[in-house]
Amino acid sequence: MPAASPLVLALGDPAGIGPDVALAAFLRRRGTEGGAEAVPAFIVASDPAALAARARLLNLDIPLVETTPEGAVAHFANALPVLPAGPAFTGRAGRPDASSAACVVASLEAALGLVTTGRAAALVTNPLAKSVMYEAGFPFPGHTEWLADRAGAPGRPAPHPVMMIWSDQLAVVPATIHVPYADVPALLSVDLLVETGRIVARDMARRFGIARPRLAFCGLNPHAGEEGTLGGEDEAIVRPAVEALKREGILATGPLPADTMFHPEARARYDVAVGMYHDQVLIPAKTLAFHDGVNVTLGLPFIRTSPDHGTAFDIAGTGRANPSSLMAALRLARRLADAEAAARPAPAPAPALARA
Ligand SMILES: NC(=O)C1=CN([C@@H]2O[C@H](COP(=O)(O)OP(=O)(O)OC[C@H]3O[C@@H](n4cnc5c(N)ncnc54)[C@H](O)[C@@H]3O)[C@@H](O)[C@H]2O)C=CC1
Ligand SMILES: NCC(=O)COP(=O)(O)O
Repeated sequence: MPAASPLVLALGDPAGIGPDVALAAFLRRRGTEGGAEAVPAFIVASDPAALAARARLLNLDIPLVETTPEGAVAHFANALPVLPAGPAFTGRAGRPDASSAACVVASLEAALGLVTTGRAAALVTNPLAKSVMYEAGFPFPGHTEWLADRAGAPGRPAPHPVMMIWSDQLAVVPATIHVPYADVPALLSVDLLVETGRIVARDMARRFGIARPRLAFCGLNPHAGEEGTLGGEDEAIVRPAVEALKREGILATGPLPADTMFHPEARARYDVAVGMYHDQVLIPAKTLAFHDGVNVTLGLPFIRTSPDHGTAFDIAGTGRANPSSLMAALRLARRLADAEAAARPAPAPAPALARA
């Protein structure tokens, strides 16, 4: 892939803050006098009229250019590149509506097509509203599971996707993702935790350059089960999974009491905290770094990042949406894509022409 391939941004729910933060990130692409980093070149897969309408609503004078990914990098200095995708958005900013789902899916399909064919260096997705998608019949819990399903090769099982919320302060992985809390104990198994740990260890080494990442596994129960007296899952599931990972040479510890794992001294002892359920680890991650946190999907054959916030319908179209998390997602996607390109073996030299 040429170094100049842009990132592709799927717009997310066009009634949410996806358009706001995409426009704001573009405006900040050159960085600020305060020294904030510039934003790497990206192309937005979207109904162009939806973006133009949001720019008008926000009183932003931003030129948009309909182009291909091959033309995007050259345009990015002067105009926001847009890859036209999907039906016209007929809804309104801040009004969740099932009709947005078709726009979301069309944008995602177009963006995924670019990244799987190497025309974009990495995929960045703006948030969708899960309830809106479910109402429209979307059969996946979220992007993470949709992307894994679409990444499967014909006749082969889909890859196991692992959600990681990453920031400079803390990286966390929930072993179970978008499932009701009541279902969590039955979903936990040694196999699930071992598979999750292997993917995290492999992708932290391969993509993030941490050769031997330290994984800290949270217990499920208070005090990690207090020697089995406050619930049996920690000794029956988490501990054997940690021991199995250690036998494979992975630096795993746990089960650790989750309530004492996130203070600064505890965080210094690991690279990734693996939680048993979504809120156990997303609460500390978003509390520490809501505006700089990035959602990264591990386990996929391509790079996907996303801001860590949701659609924020309450502030869509008001100018109050902070683009920092999207900017962090774009910067991380670029960093991971560049690292992958640098690690790729150089093409073999062309054979010398035989002399006549
Ligand atoms: N990657 C994705 O597609 C994600 C989607 N969601 C979806 O988003 C919808 C809304 O979820 P909520 O739990 O309300 O979380 P949310 O992140 O959308 O909003 C929570 C609060 O934070 C504020 N906020 C969020 N992002 C902000 C930003 N960039 N700048 C300033 N303030 C911001 C909102 O105004 C709101 O008060 C749900 O339907 C959920 O499914 C949530 C998280 C990730
Ligand atoms: N809470 C994180 C979240 O909802 C992101 O989900 P996904 O759409 O990236 O799978």
